[in-house]
Amino acid sequence: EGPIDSSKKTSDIPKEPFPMLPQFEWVTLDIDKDEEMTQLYELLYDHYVEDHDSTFRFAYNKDFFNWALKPPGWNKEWHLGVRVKATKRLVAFISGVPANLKVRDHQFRAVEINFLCVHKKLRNKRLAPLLIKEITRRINLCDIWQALYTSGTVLPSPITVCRYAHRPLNWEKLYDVGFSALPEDKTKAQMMAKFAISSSTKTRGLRKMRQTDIDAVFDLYNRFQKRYEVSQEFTKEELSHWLLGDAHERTLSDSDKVIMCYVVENEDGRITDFFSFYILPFSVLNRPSFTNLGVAYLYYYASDTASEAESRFDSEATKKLTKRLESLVSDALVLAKNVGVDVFNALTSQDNVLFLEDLKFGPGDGFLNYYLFNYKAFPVPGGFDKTTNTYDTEKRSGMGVVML
Ligand SMILES: Cc1c(C(=O)c2nccn2C)oc2cccc(OCCCNCc3cccnc3)c12
Repeated sequence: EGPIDSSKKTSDIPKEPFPMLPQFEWVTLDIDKDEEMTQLYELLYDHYVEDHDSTFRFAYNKDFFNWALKPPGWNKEWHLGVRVKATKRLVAFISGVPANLKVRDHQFRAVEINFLCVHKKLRNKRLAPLLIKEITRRINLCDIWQALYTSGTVLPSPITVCRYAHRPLNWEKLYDVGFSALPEDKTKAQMMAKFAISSSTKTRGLRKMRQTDIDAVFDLYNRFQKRYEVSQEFTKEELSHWLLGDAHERTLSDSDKVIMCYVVENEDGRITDFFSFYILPFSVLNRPSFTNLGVAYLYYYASDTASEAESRFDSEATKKLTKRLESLVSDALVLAKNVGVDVFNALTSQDNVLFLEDLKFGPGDGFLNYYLFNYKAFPVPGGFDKTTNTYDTEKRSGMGVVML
């Protein structure tokens, strides 16, 4: 395991931008400028990933991009766009944010590549490979040689494959927009009853995370992440950004928040657990009655019930962790529903398969492939067994990184 090509130095990297097709030009977006932020989310709103039958499209907004694209150490050179020379219209984008990755016992600086988008009318003009080459050049100039990215499509050699899982919170709306189907032998009332959610949380000591909790949460996160073969190392400042958002995010009311993080404080005042989820709605296409679908995604969590790596396969510790995660994620469902979320998404990564079934997450038809660029690593379990297509509660997943 290790870097595939470790011979290059920054002095070998061309100083000039990668050649671009004549009618287009490279642009470094400045998302601190309102009009450029607007061009970015309009591009993705109209041209980013849709589900396979084009019922939904990601409805990003400014707050989400300020959170996702401006973590500590962000570099505006890595917010790379393509404009039409004649009209200055933004027609493509790709982004990178800094990440310290740990793959088994190797640690290295990398970037996380996300939000690759090409205008629908410019597909198969080979723009995506040019975007990847140019952002790679800009990142290499900063002496960073590895990258992590995900894709719904299968490309050469993923390090792991995880399966989508969905927990309906508002089954009737999911049925109305065509996301959930009514099984033959069930009535709508029965489905709504099956997915009914209580209005109050049940974990004793549960409360919103505060900035003053960061030291305890940082230690808890670092101990818990040791159990995964692939994990992301954060500084306290980075963890604070990813769990509490930036300064602006903290001023928002719950129903406008992008990221929500809760801790469990026990009677001695110690933080024993935390969990977080981010909110990224879908726009519902061709259904005038509904415009948006509220979607939450399980993000990072940790528990001191099984924080050491060796406890991962200890059945007693796993039983305790399962019980604890069921209680925590069950409360996450309540909190998400209370801020208008219609479906709660999770992957089979982390230790999620311990609770997906009991908390009534149904397996989705999507798969998320994780890829490492310029790093050879042995595959990591993705939390489900491809042959039987069932959750793998024995091996679970070695993937501890959550990509937005
Ligand atoms: C996307 C997504 C969806 C849906 O598409 C969806 N949910 C409700 C309705 N729909 C159509 O469901 C998920 C479940 C777990 C993790 C997920 O995504 C994890 C994060 C993926 N981010 C990168 C990305 C984006 C789009 C396609 N591939 C990868 C998803």
